[in-house]
Amino acid sequence: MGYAQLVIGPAGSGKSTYCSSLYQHCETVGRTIHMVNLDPAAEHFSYPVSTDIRELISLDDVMEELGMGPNGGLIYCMEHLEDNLDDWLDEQLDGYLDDDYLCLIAQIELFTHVPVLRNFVEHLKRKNFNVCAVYLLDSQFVSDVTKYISGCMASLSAMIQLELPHINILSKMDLVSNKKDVEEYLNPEAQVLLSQLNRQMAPKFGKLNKSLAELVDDYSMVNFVPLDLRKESSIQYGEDADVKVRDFDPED
Ligand SMILES: Nc1nc2c(ncn2[C@@H]2O[C@H](COP(=O)(O)OP(=O)(O)OP(=O)(O)O)[C@@H](O)[C@H]2O)c(=O)[nH]1
Ligand SMILES: [Mg+2]
Repeated sequence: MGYAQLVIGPAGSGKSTYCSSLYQHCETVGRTIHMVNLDPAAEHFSYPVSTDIRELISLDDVMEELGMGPNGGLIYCMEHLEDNLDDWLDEQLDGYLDDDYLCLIAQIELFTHVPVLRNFVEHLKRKNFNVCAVYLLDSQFVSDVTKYISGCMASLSAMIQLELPHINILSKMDLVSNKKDVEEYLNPEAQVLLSQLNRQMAPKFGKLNKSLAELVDDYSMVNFVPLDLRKESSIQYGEDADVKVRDFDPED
C-alpha cells in the first residue's frame, strides 16, 4: 500500500515552496518521498523530480512544433497524457516500492479543463495507493473576500471532481501579521462572508453573494488549516493514511 498527496492550488499559491519544504522534511526524518511533476510548463525545481510529465511531453515542444499558444498547448499536453496514461504511469510506478510516498504537483487547469487528473488518481488507486488532495490558498486572499470566495469555489470544485480526502491549507501564514484576522476564515461563516461581500460588490449581486456564502457555510465543506513554513511543522502519514499538518499555535 503506497501513499500519495496531490498538491493543487491557484497560480502562485505556494505549491512549489510547500513541496520543497515537504521534500526537505522527509529528507530530514529519513523517509523516502518521490516528487512527481504533472505540470508540462514547469521550468525548474528546488528538489529532485522522479517522475516528470515533461519527459512524456513538454509545453515548449508542443508550442514550437504544433504552433499552439500556451493555453491550447497545455490542454494538448493533458490530452496527450490522457491517451498515454496507462502505459506511461505503469512504467513510472514500476520504479517505486509498494510503500513509497508520492507527492504529485499539478496546476489547477488540469482538473478544471480535462478529466485527466481524476483518471490519473483513479489509476493510482487501482495500484493500491491511498491518495489525498492538498489544496493551497494564499493567506493574503483573506484580506480580499472576493478572492477568498473564488479560492473556496475552486477548492470545492476540486473536491467534487476528484472525490478524494481533501485538506485545504492557508499558505504563507508568515506574511500575516495578525493571526486573529485570519481565524474567522478558517471555518467561514455565511453571515461574515455575506456582509463583507456585500460591502465590496454592487447591490445587484446581493442574491448571488447570499447563495455563495451559504454554500460555503451550509455544508461546512470548506475549512482551512493555516501553515507557516517557518515553524516546525508536523506532516505525518501512517496506517490509517491520515495526513496531519499541525502548525498553528492557538495562543498566537
Ligand atoms: N513569505 C512566504 N512566501 C511564500 C511562501 N510560499 C510561497 N511564497 C512565495 O510566493 C511566490 C509563489 O510561490 P510558489 O511556491 O512558486 O507558488 P506556486 O503555487 O508553485 O506557483 P506556480 O507554480 O507559478 O503556480 C514565491 O515568490 C514564493 O517565494 C511562504 O510560505 N511564505
Ligand atoms: Mg510552482
